[in-house]
Amino acid sequence: MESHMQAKVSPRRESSNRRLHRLWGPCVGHVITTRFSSVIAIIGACTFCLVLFNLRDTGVPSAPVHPEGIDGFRYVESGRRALQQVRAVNTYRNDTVAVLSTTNKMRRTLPNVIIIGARKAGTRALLEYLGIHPQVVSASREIHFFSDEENYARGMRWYQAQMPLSAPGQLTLEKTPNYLISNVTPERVHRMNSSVLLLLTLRHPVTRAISDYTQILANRNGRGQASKDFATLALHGRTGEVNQAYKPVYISTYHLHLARWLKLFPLAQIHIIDGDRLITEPLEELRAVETFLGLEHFFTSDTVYFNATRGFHCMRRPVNGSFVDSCLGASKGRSHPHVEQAVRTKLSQYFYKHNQILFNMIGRSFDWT
Ligand SMILES: Nc1ncnc2c1ncn2[C@@H]1O[C@H](COP(=O)(O)OS(=O)(=O)O)[C@@H](OP(=O)(O)O)[C@H]1O
Repeated sequence: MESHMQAKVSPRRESSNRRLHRLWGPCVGHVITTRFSSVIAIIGACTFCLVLFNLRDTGVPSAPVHPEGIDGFRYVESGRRALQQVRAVNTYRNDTVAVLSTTNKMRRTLPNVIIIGARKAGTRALLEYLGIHPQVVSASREIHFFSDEENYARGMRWYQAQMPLSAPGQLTLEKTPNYLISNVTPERVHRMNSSVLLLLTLRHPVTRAISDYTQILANRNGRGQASKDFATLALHGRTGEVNQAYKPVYISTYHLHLARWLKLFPLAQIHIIDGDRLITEPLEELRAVETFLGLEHFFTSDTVYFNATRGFHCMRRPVNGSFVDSCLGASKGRSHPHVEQAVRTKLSQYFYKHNQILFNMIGRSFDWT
C-alpha cells in the first residue's frame, strides 16, 4: 500500500521530499511523503491544537460544569453584569460543595443569599415571602452561624447541613438579623463566598428601636421580669440626651454596621429593602428583590394579599398542588407601648445626622422624618 502510493508521487515532489527528509530527519520526511500521511498529519495537528485549547488557563476550574450549562465566571465589580456573574459563581460554587441528599438531584447547599438584618425591620416577612417563590428555598430558623462562636466552631459542613434541600437552579436563603451588627460576621461570610448576595431590610430607626424594645419587653414579661419604660432606657435620665449605648438605639444607627460590610462587599451585592414599605406595599419591594436576585416574577396580589383580620399582608403558600393561606405569628406586628412625642422627636433628631451618613453611603434616602 505504502509503495503503491509512493509510486504516484511526481519527481519534483520526490526531490523536495528528499530535501525535507535530510533536513527534518527520516521520521518527518516519511510522514509527509504521501498524501495519506499528509491527511493524518493534519488531523494530528488539529487534535494537538484542541488539546492545547482545552488545557489553557481560563481562571476558573474546568469541572464540574453546572447541570444547566452555567460554568464559573470571574467576578467583575460593575453593575448588572457583576450581579449576573455573581449569580453564576454562586451556582457554580454551590454545586461544587453540594452534599447530595438521598433524594435524586436534591441537595443541601451553602446559602447563596443571606438576609443579614436588621432585627425588627421585617426580616421574617421577607424570608417567608421569598420562601414561597418556586426558585428559592429558605432555612426556616435563624442559624446564627457566623455570629455565634460555638456554632462557627462546628464548621462549614454543619452550616450546610442546616440548609433545606434544593433542586439545581434554586437559590438557598438564610436569615440571621444579628449578622448586621456582628463585628466578625462580614469577614467570615466573605471567606465562605465573596460573591454571596446580601439582603438588608431597614426601617425607620425610631420605630425599629421601639419595636425592638417591645420584643425585649415581651420576653422579659414572659420570664416574669420587671422592665423600665422605653424613655428611661433610650434617654439618659439626668441630661435627657440619647443613650447611644442602649442596644435598640445602637442597632438603628445603621451606617455603623453597614460600613463593616462595605469594606468587603461592593454595594451592588447588597440589596436594601424598605422595611416600612414591606409592611404597606410588599409586592413592590418583593418585585425589586426578584429583579436583584435574577428571579422570575412570581409575586402577585394572588400570592401576597392584605388580610384585614390580621392587619398585615399574608401569603398563599403552595402545598401539595394547592395554596394555603399563611400569616406570620403573633410575635410579628405586636402593638407598641405608648412613647411620648417628645421622646420620639429627640430620637429622630439624634438619628438625623446618622441617617445622612447612611444615605450618602448607599446613594439612596428614606423618608425617616
Ligand atoms: N406581613 C407581615 N406580617 C407581620 N409583620 C410584618 C409583616 N411585614 C412586616 N412586618 C413587620 O416585621 C416586624 C418584625 O421584624 P422581624 O421579622 O425582622 O423581627 S425579628 O428580628 O425577626 O424578631 C414586625 O414589627 P412589629 O410590628 O414591631 O412587631 C412587623 O411590623
